[in-house]
Amino acid sequence: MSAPIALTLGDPAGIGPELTVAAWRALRSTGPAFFWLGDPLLLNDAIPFRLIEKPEDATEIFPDALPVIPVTCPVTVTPGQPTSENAPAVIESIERAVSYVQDGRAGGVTTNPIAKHILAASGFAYPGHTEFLAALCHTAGQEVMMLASPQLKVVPVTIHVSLRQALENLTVERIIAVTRATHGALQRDFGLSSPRLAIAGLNPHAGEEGLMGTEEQTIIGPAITQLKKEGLRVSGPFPPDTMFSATARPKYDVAICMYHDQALIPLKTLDMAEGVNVTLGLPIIRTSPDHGTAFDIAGPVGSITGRADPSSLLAALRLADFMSQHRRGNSQ
Ligand SMILES: NC(=O)C1=CN([C@@H]2O[C@H](COP(=O)(O)OP(=O)(O)OC[C@H]3O[C@@H](n4cnc5c(N)ncnc54)[C@H](O)[C@@H]3O)[C@@H](O)[C@H]2O)C=CC1
Ligand SMILES: NCC(=O)COP(=O)(O)O
Repeated sequence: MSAPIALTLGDPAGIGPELTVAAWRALRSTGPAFFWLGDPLLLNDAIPFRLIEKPEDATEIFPDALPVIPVTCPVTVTPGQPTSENAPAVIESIERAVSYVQDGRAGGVTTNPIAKHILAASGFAYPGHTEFLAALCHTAGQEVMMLASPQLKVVPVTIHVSLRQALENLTVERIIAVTRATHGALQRDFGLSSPRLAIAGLNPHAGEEGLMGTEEQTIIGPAITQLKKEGLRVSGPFPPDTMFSATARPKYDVAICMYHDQALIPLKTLDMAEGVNVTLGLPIIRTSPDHGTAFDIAGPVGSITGRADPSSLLAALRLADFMSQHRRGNSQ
């Protein structure tokens, strides 16, 4: 039997609590089992939940009740109105989830969405889960963000920085490191023995032979040359406006993109409901829905409005379980 997935609180004023309940309802008879590190005051009597002290108790309880390891919010939660006063609970939930996976008591972490600026206002030093998780795992700098859906996988080489900063951070070394990490993760966790990696250009028409920018010649091209020498199946740089078309996508397994929105816009446009955010380059498994806190549709505490679509969270929980079983299978 696989270890349960640890699902974090996320921003308590967002749709995370409602999605958690919806996910439990959808998965209670099929699995994968998960437990929620959250505040029971965000649930109500209509939702069968059971407080547990340890992750080991989650799997047996799961068909009958949502297993909850309590993490208490310091102040009353008002849906749609996030406050950094609840940041300590949001952070504690993530930290404890990671420690359970590190101890082997949970198979992976799935995170509910957080609002970066709300955490930042509390003094939180990380721009997102991705960087925080890498720090917790002592692998800072090796983290890679991948968004995966049935139609497309994308990896941004630069993540949570301004577009200006992204351009400054774009180096041959960084493209090589991110592509190598992606290649390794697709082999290890996704069962692709020889993944095909398509590298995006940066500029219009991938620079048009230097007429519209030279990064393809000075940065991206040399990275591709080196990766090819190492035996990776890389191709590119491709013009970013056409590489995500229906005819182009079947030609590769993952698109390595130069900045956040170059990667995430096609993914979310094609498949927001099924997209999953996966952090590669960590010793633990972490997945997350591709969407954010959706404060605009968060319903009253304990309510199930049905406005929040749980599909992406379900896909994230299932993928975490798949990866966990795949890793276990590979290590046996
Ligand atoms: N993994 C994470 O923790 C992520 C967190 N965020 C955070 O979320 C906050 C809000 O970001 P936004 O750009 O507004 O993106 P968002 O994804 O929260 O919302 C964008 C739009 O999509 C809708 N939406 C999102 N998820 C939905 C769902 N499951 N069902 C139905 N409708 C849904 C929202 O109602 C909104 O209209 C930001 O502070 C950001 O930092 C954003 C992305 C990922
Ligand atoms: N746009 C994706 C995103 O912001 C997710 O970030 P993270 O919290 O998973 O690092």
